[in-house]
Amino acid sequence: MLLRLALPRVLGAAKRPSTLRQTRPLATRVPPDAVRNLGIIAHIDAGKTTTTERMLHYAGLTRSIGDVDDGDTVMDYLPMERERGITIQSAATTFGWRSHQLHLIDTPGHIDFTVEVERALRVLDGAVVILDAVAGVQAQTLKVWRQAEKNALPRVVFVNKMDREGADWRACVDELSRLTTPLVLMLPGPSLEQWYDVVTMELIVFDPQDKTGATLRRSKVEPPTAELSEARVQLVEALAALDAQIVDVFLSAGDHLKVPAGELRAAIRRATLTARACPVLLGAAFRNIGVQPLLDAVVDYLPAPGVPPAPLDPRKLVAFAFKVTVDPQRGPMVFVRVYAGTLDARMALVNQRTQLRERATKLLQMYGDAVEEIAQIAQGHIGVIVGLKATRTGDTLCEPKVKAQLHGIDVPPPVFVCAVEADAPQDERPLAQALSSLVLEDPSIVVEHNEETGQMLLRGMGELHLEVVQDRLRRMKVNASFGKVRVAYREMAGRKASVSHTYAREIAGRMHKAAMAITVEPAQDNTVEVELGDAFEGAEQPSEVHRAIVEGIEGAMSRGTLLGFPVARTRVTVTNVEHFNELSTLPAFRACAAQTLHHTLASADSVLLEPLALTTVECPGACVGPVLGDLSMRRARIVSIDHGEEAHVVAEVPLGSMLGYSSELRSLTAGAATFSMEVVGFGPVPALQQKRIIQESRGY
Ligand SMILES: Nc1nc2c(ncn2[C@@H]2O[C@H](COP(=O)(O)OP(=O)(O)OP(=O)(O)O)[C@@H](O)[C@H]2O)c(=O)[nH]1
Repeated sequence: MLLRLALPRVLGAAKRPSTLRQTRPLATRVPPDAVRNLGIIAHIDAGKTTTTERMLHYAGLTRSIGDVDDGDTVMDYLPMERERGITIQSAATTFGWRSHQLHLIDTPGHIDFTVEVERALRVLDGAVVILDAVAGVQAQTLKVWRQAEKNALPRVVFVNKMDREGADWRACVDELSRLTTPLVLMLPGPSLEQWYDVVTMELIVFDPQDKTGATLRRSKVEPPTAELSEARVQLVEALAALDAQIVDVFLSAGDHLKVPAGELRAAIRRATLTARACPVLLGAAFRNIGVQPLLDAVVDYLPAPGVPPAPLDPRKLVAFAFKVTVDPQRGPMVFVRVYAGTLDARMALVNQRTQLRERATKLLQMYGDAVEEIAQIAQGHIGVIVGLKATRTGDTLCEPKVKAQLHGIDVPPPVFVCAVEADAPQDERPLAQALSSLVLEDPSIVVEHNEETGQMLLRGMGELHLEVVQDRLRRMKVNASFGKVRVAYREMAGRKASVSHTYAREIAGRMHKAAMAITVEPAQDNTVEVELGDAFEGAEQPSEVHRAIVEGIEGAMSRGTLLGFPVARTRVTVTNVEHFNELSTLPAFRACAAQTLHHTLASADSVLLEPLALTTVECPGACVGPVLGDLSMRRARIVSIDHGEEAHVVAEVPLGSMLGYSSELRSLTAGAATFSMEVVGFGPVPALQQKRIIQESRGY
């Protein structure tokens, strides 16, 4: 039910999370092959948080089971997350299962938080993909699946919500077979509490008397049912197509049913590690069914961290900061994965982006929102550093004298914007401080100060993203007001235009002068070309002059002349640069380039470009008519329509016309539809529309 997201779920005050029973589940120093760094990824509302809460409970971390519907979960611990029942920030937690140490990252399913998912995927070795047994593989599942694939992450699939009417695990497996080789390891039994284990050929019974589902019993199925035998045959056959060793085992066993469970597990593990096959488990987390077999599968089939990637020296510390949260008491808490060496408390670290030396004051292990201080974070593990002041998400940290740059995080350009203003002069400083800690935490937020209007602009990935930022600022007790959330357009030269301009200005008793001509024209991408000409032959600093002009142009291109949005798809050529001997300083060239470009763009009939979102709507077949009618009013270009009982509509729609879409779609389909959006590019705004946007924005 994606639509629920647009409207805050009204609950009472957020409760405390379920109490922690076991604060020291395992020492940090378990052998590396007993560590699993895993994420849970899925379409929104598939049940990630519900499943995670059960995992923590069965692992002994919580006394009672948290419930997203009651707002008392451990993993969703921001007040807004508890209120809305959605996961916003990836929360990392550590727990033990069968003598293994699991570092688990819960990732948000909403499209606005794709960067959060991306940053989590980078530090994981494997993932659990949760499907809703009724909805199957959904649009956002596909997106996160592809993200996982890009990172070659081995995956285990959990088909959740098997208790719902219309649950169809076979349809889920069919859909999965378009993406991978599904290895079905469980089958439904005679009742919701009874399941068949295809690997051990056992019946698993979740004791109906135990309301937490913690008690389960296993018994051999003798003789196996026809369905179980068939599933066993299919499992062995699927593995045989991928793994030569299991063929040998099968040939000596002589029968699919006689292949020993241990050999099967080893083959499933080998196949899963290649990321070409996925074990599939079934359950209903909300009913406390199926979570322990899922945890077993994590331990049995997902990879251990492995050796440090080349060319890292395994003895020298290299760590990657995949998340920063600013805690009011502790200050910035930097979540790291250690790729090589061992991180000790009080170790000096050099941030490879800033080259600044920082010192860790404490190391912590997180259990939901509870913490334990630890002395070390060993290679392959995930933990938290306290004491770093200037480390951002995506930074690499090394011990002094070691140089290494781990993969950064690609942040797509923010496409939504809103103005933010301190309520009174004394609120300006707290606002600036709060914004700078939010930027440390979330690299997909951009804060911009417009010197001409004095306005501060917040740019983000989506409506919900900016609402979350606003909500967090309010909770940080910052007194500020926010403008309407708008789409962040781009501006492009509408036609070829040239302007010559002379800059001359006296500053502190000294004259600065330069002159040049600039031509702009529409293009596929932004390019800047500077021809310095004969006047600069033999001059002392042609490369510095060149750089100053490019800097001036790049600065001016960040603010177009129509509404101040960044300039895109425009070719800029600088010619006839004039030199006035000692008057032509580098600042004069920089300022002249910026002013000339500004005048040129102003005479080039600039046009607005709007972000285009590829939008996928899934709805009951009967709702397709109204959904299409509404999309066409939003200037959508329909890409495909997949009719059926459950219809699938893909359309390219201007993002600006999708503001508030979730509540509209909800009323059109009585809450039966879900949708996802992804910005795929920019396209010109029709002339009439442009006039209206400019009028609304400028007020004239
Ligand atoms: N019937 C049924 N409902 C479930 C099951 N698991 C979860 N739910 C419900 O589905 C809804 C979404 O569950 P969450 O655990 O919040 O889903 P999520 O994937 O974490 O959602 P986001 O964090 O917002 O992406 C809640 O109302 C749950 O109670 C299940 O096994 N069966």
